[in-house]
Amino acid sequence: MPRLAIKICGLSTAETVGAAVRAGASHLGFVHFGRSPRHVEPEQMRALAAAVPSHVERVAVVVDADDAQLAQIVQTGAITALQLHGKESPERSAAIRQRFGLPVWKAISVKTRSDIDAAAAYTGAVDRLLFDAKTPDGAALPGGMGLRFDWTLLRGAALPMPWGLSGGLSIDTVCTAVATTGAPLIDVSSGVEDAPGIKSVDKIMAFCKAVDAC
Ligand SMILES: O=C(O)c1ccccc1NCC(=O)[C@H](O)[C@H](O)COP(=O)(O)O
Repeated sequence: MPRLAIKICGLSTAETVGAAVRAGASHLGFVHFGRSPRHVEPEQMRALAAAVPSHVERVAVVVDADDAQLAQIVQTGAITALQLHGKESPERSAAIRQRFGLPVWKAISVKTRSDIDAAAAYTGAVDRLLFDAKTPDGAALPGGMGLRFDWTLLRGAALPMPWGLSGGLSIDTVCTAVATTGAPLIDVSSGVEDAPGIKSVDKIMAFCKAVDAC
């Protein structure tokens, strides 16, 4: 069976970027959102990504970013995809993809089955859907809060494009999540941290090892 794709999200140090690469992550995520404890500036991301082998994808995570912010990020030359984690419409997502010429992922906040069904509106507008738990109204962040949704909601869903699963995954839960959903890509942040924004080398290693053993 092919290895699952693993995205370690919210990296901000050279040490943990190196650990994710050594552990076999296929994707690294860099969050550009001032309110996040994982926020990195474009230049910081560029420096972190410089040592990453080219076969490992670098994904910039943004929240309702305007074109000026996106240009700053894309102009670093450091990333291979943009992950839209706000309320970007299909039209705005398609415009970003067209303007910046990079694959675009759309995070879909899930609480009910209708959230998953509504993702079909992004067909043709983006390249990948990332199903994540809906954070509570008024929450500080739209992602990266270690919350999970009911994975059985994805059972039998006809998904129109490549996709991934995120939200509250951890070393202990990831295999159940994969078995329940059949996710081809998994994304983790809080589950490999010691505290919000503080990634753990040991947990990154253990998470990737656990995925290989699923
Ligand atoms: O991680 C953040 O701080 C963040 C802030 C704003 C928007 C998105 C953010 N994270 C996006 C991710 O891709 C996370 O990996 C995903 O939400 C899962 O997080 P977790 O439940 O903590 O594993």
